[in-house]
Amino acid sequence: MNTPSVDANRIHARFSLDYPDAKGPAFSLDVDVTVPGNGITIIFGQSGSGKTTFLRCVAGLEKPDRGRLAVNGDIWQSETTFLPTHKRPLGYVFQESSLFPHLTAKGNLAYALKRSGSAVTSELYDRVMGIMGIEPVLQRYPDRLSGGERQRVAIARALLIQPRLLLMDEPLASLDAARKQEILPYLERLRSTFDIPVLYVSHAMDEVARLADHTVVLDQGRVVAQGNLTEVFSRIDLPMRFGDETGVVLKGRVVERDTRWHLSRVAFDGGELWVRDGGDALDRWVRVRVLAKDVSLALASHGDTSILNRLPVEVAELSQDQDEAIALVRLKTGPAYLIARVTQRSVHQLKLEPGKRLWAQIKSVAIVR
Ligand SMILES: Nc1ncnc2c1ncn2[C@@H]1O[C@H](COP(=O)(O)OP(=O)(O)OP(=O)(O)O)[C@@H](O)[C@H]1O
Repeated sequence: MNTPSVDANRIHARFSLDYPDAKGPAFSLDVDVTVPGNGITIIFGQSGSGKTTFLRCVAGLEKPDRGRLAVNGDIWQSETTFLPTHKRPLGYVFQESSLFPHLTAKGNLAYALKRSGSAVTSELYDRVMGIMGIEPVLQRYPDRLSGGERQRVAIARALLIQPRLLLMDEPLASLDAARKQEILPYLERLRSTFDIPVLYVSHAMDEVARLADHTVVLDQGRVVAQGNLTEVFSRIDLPMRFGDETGVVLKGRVVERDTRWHLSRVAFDGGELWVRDGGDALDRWVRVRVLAKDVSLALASHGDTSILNRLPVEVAELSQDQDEAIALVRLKTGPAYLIARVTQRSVHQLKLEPGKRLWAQIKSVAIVR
């Protein structure tokens, strides 16, 4: 095994672990991951792909047969070292909040602080309470909190112990869509306020589109893709299929607001798109999601349609969708990519092949919220 570099600004994790007695076929995890030591890295994959097992290895809750883990310059595991979980400076947030029912929210926070032995300044305490917005509910017991409030208390508890790494295992999975929308802005604030890297397990595309800075995709215990969000989700060769959710996420800036038609113009590396104005200020960075089912292809640019967004593109790659009548087409626009989902008949009629230049017509684009 090569020695991984111990980079002060990166997380390197390499684990091999076998579960010969897994339910169903034996499961093995064999991963080698290098991700930035800041921002939110989403660990994405289908059920059973090994996401939780990977987090448990990072936390030291599993002892892989072979493993190495370096977090921003500190070795947590190597051939000769294995820091036990309680010695790893990490916070862990689970799908269910795991608060003690007999303690108030405040009591839960105090208990965690006492156990971790970490001294917290009143400034940090107030900052965490403010960012997570939980001051009004501190005196309540967990059964008097909404699911979203419970998770915000659990996240605050993880932050107060001043971890060097935050692990979140589907923290929103037990919430309904409305509660989920309510809590997402808190997670964005966490990212912009605290300089703590987060490894965040999810299989929900909306969460990924909104939160990911970096993405690791697992399939059957192996890493099948890793990289920035835009890059990974523009790939059409991943083993999993996303159906109607197939599509790219582009990061761009609001460069114009047209108040008459309630539209905003967003410039990204590969061009510009008009989107419905959502009140975002000029110059603001936004994420825009373009689904493959909303992209159609034409040989010429037709001005006489209701479609606002047309971009000159070049076919980069083609692949079959799950449905044999349908193809996925990866399209290059400047340094960025789009995906179109078209019929095999259109592939034939338009003579689509790598290198072919044509126009992408985008029926619908939405800023990720
Ligand atoms: N302690 C264990 N002993 C045996 N097998 C296990 C154990 N923990 C997990 N497994 C098996 O390992 C595989 C990966 O499980 P894991 O929970 O890591 O997947 P996941 O991607 O997090 O799935 P989900 O999205 O459903 O939570 C599964 O086949 C599971 O049954």
